[in-house]
Amino acid sequence: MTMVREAPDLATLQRRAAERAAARAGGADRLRGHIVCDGLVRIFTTEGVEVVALQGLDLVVDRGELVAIVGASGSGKSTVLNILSGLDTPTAGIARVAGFDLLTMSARKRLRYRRHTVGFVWQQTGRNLLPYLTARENVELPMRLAGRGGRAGRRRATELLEMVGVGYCADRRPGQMSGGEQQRCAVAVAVANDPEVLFADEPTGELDEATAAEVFTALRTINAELGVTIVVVTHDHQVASQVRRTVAIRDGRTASEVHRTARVGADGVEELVTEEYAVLDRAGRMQLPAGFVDALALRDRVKLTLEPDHVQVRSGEERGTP
Ligand SMILES: Nc1ncnc2c1ncn2[C@@H]1O[C@H](COP(=O)(O)OP(=O)(O)OP(=O)(O)O)[C@@H](O)[C@H]1O
Repeated sequence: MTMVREAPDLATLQRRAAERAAARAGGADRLRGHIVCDGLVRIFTTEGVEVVALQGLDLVVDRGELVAIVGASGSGKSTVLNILSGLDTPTAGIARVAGFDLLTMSARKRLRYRRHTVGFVWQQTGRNLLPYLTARENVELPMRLAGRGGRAGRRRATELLEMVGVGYCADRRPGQMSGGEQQRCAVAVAVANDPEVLFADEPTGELDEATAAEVFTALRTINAELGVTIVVVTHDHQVASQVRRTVAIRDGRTASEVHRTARVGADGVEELVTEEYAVLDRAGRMQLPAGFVDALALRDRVKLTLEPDHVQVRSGEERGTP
């Protein structure tokens, strides 16, 4: 029988994640900047042609946060993820995760980083789980490889599968589980060795909306219960309804962020408010959302006016002059 647990609301989960992360970090004052990208550049050269996949990407993710990075095909999502997961090296800039400098770390440190500091969930379920092992054995495997198997490993595997809502699949092989169940099991495998950071690359890419929501519930629960920092990369803008912070990248740069915060309305009822922010880099550059540009038919030049508490952006076209 499938047990359906009432999921706590986003604000409660976020608070719990921050508390657990603070406990892991040794105090709330050490929370900032678990993942830091500053002016990150990645240039690929193929047959003499240079492709600038990342052109000065800035991103800060705090310890214990659950953040989604969204972007269209070709925007640079996979490039960022490959760099953050230690598979690729950036051309320039700063990339730091959990105190590891991803530009300068040695091959040995890189191996340690990939084995112990970060966990992964990939889009293709087949890449996450071994088909001939049961769900529990799949979760136990990384612990056994790290010398932490035995009864304690088995107990932890069972607990993790329950945490992500697939305790009832413990004795099934991947072929006997649905795509969503496999991905939730993959989340349990990824955190088996208690990584500080979990990266998920399009973890719901092959799933329908309802099943995708279950995978996000699993990610939020893991984030809240274990205090793991989680970064999910996806092309699906609907993800903004599943997490509290969504970072949009466009043309290899951080373009905007959507924050969802809980507020208590005048009627005393808590509601979720969504706000979109443009990201300003150190040089003062930002991208206007495409919808704003279209709505006012802005192009080429815009007129900026500094007001006491805001900046106005107007069409630079001269109007009303003969
Ligand atoms: N190894 C490579 N060699 C040359 N160009 C590359 C390489 N990897 C990526 N690129 C280019 O860099 C840009 C960003 O690619 P990236 O794969 O990061 O985008 P993406 O947002 O993940 O896209 P998708 O959602 O389609 O996977 C693209 O223009 C791509 O063609």
